[in-house]
Amino acid sequence: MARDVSFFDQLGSLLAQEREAEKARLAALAQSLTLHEREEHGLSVLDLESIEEEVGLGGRFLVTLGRADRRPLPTRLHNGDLVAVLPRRAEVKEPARALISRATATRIQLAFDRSPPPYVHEGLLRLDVVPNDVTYDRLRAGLQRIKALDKGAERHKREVVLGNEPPRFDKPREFEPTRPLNPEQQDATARALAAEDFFLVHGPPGTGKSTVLAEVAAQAVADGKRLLCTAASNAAVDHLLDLCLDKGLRAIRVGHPARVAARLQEHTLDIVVESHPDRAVSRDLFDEAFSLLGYARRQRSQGRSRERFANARASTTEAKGMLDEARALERKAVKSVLANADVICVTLSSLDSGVLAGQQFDLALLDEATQATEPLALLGFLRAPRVILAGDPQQLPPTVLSQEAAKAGLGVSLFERLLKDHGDGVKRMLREQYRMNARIMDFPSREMYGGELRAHPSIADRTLDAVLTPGADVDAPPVLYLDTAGKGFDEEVEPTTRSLFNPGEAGLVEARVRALLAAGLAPRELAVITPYSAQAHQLRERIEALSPEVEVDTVDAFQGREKDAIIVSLTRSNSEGQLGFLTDLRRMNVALTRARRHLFVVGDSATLSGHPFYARFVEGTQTHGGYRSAWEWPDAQDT
Ligand SMILES: Nc1ncnc2c1ncn2[C@@H]1O[C@H](COP(=O)(O)OP(=O)(O)OP(=O)(O)O)[C@@H](O)[C@H]1O
Repeated sequence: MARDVSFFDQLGSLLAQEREAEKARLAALAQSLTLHEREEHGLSVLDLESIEEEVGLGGRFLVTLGRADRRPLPTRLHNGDLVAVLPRRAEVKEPARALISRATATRIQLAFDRSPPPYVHEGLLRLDVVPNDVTYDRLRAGLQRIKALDKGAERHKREVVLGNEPPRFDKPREFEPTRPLNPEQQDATARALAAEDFFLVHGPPGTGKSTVLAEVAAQAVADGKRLLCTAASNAAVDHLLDLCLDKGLRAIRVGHPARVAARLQEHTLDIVVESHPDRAVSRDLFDEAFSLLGYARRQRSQGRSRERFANARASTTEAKGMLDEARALERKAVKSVLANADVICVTLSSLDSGVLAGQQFDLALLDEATQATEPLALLGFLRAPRVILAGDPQQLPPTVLSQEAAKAGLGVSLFERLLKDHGDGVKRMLREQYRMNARIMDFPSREMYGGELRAHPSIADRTLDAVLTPGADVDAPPVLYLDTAGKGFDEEVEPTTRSLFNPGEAGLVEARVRALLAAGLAPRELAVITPYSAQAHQLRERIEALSPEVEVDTVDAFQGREKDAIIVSLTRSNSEGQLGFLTDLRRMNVALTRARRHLFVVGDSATLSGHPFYARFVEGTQTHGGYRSAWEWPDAQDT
């Protein structure tokens, strides 16, 4: 499909639509809520005061807030959130803005780019979460940059992205893998290494998409290439960092340490820079500068006198000079740490946050690419001539709030669009999976992957029995469907969120968790997932009491994860056969492909079976001895 550069403007207007949708959602919530309700919904925090002030990396002003009585704070604010900082009771015309740089149970640390206004140090404060325009601005700027690529190789890149010119490939060369790969993985790695523009690795669940990316990284670095590892989420970037470290590569994670998994924090730029000699000198300079600024403030506030003002002015000038010098040293330290790394790992949205300005790479790896919106993924294309995208278009797409923007194209990832524009020749699908018992794999394979998945013999027959207490008496074939039809377990609507829950089903799930744990299943090898956040909430309350180690989450949050046993609570049960977003089969595909040994699905076949996918699922369990009715299910008696 031929496109001209106005395509990037269209994407820009979809982004604007999405930003409006996000603002409207926050505004609607804010309007309908009192200040205290805002606090309950995590939109405000009240009654805070300044406890501590210091200077962080980049000379940012860090102010730690807490409550006078040290009461725990509502914990819903997150690092990286943008907040407006206001006096608790007075109005101000232009409230100061800051980013949350650390949030603990009792304290919130704010990072101000400029010296904060006096009211921040002086009385009770309130924080309001504000929609963060920074990411949108970066995405829009990225689109403009890619649109402007108009010469030679850069123009070619733009035309490839637009689908107007085919991507080029070098001749695949032989390489010695760092670990045994199956033939599809070997081929995917070779083609990724030979790609001169981009290549797509299609990795259905458990097929070794990460294994391929890790191999590409190791081979590319061995070839002297400088590598960018990126993805939309912090968790995915952490995963890439793990893979690189496993291969012995020198990798640095750029991003706020508080957003990085604890075990990986020592690899963050901020922490590594701390031990650089230039940073030690800059720290001393910052300390000195800030004590001088404090001295100047005291001089000014201790009454009017020419001498005091002169002192204050001189100290301020001296402090500013020191701050400049400190920042320059710090930049030098940062540059040297980055230059020493083979691989930089960073989220797509933080790529343009400053430290990496102007940095180019030889190759970029973009993981979970089918979960990134196209404008976000394009930021990766601006940093490297070659990009390898890994993902699975049969799993969940990017999250987009505006239905119209999603329909008009923002809901389609760059991975999917490139595949559509350039055809199957630009991708390799991995088919052998190393996660699921063959029975668990069969249904999603047939429904979503044209029946092409294979279970590696080492895992094809693994069952739950093997990890339970020997002799434990529990009914646990690889796939078990528990049908609640006719039990009257109707779904209900949670009024504030409009999300659904189903108490009857939750009771069955709780009983099942109890039975599996009693049979000796390790709690960390069991997870309960459901499409609906209200049901997840209900289930979490019940199951936390049994064992806090059993994870309970929405299907969306569990993408990319796996456990020996997974319980799926489908929740929907109504006389109209309404299935809502259960009809998005990509969500169901994720739900049905998380279990290694035992998949337990509970739902109402009377509601579900109007949809052919669910009808076939239920029928399949009947054919293979995995169907049970709640009428004869022993655990149902407990509920
Ligand atoms: N060729 C192989 N031989 C043996 N085991 C393999 C091979 N490739 C991958 N595995 C194993 O399969 C498991 C899944 O691999 P990996 O994590 O790379 O999959 P993935 O496709 O990234 O998974 P996800 O669906 O979570 O994205 C890992 O334990 C990995 O070690």
